Amino acid sequence: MAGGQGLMAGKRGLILGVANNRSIAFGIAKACVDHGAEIALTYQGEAFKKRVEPLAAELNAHVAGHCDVTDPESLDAVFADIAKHWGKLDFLVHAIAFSDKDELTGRYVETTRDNFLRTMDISVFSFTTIAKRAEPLMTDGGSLLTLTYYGAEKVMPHYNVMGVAKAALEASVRYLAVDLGAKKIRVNAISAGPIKTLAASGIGDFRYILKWNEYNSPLKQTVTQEEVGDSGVYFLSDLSRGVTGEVHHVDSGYHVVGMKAVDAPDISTVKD
Ligand SMILES: NC(=O)c1ccc[n+]([C@@H]2O[C@H](COP(=O)([O-])OP(=O)(O)OC[C@H]3O[C@@H](n4cnc5c(N)ncnc54)[C@H](O)[C@@H]3O)[C@@H](O)[C@H]2O)c1
Repeated sequence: MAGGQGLMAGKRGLILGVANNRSIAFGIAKACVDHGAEIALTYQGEAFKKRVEPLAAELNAHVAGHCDVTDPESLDAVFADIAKHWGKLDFLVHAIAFSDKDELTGRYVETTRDNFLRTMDISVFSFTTIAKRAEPLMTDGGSLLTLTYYGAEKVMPHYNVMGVAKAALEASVRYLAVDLGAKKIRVNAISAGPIKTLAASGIGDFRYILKWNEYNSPLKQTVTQEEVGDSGVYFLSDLSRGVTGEVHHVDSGYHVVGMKAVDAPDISTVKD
């Protein structure tokens, strides 16, 4: 639908966090392009460059270069590139998180200071510093979207410090929504159900988590990148122009469930 028609026609957006074609960011990027948006992608280092460039070509996307959120100079370079290429920005997607895999098993109480700070820096502070850089380019208002998970609200096995980071990210959404609201820049998050991606491969027992969600969510399915992408279009387009500071669950309804479904197979080993 690119080139004039569609919910996102005329909008230009920077999408951070595409690692490969399974990335949630790629699902959002594809949906935006299908609805007429022009997009720019970044990659984290040479290893991802090889994967991102063909995906960018597939979506007719501009490649805004290397972006490592722990390196402020790389962020400055990306935003300078966007300023030069487009002069303005209508939307931005932040789909970035990291924690040491070894600390996503065992007890949260064992989290090291180093990994706590690194996890918070990459998964939380990055959204704030990116919002600050996007603000001057969003001269006609804009929409910022980040990705979170239910582990921010409830304790999930193997989510540990990442759950604490996502809780801080969700609080950041609310504070940023107030700071940027006067400029008609909206800030929201999608809380996605579990999806098999590169980042998810660092989470222990991920196949079990997927099955549990499939059996126990109201829709009796896990969500796909496409489903998250379509909800992303709502937040990044004018359809949601009255919405900011929101954390919206795209998880087949799993967050409303309090206990295993009566008809769900018992995949635990407990007998009593
Ligand atoms: N997969 C899931 O089950 C799930 C569920 C809910 C939320 N999320 C969130 O969705 C977002 C995207 O993750 P994904 O599952 O698509 O995995 P992914 O591995 O495809 O994407 C993670 C991205 O983070 C980027 N990244 C990590 N450290 C970075 C750094 N220092 N600088 C720049 N980029 C960096 C990686 O390059 C990668 O592109 C994350 O915030 C994740 O927590 C994932």
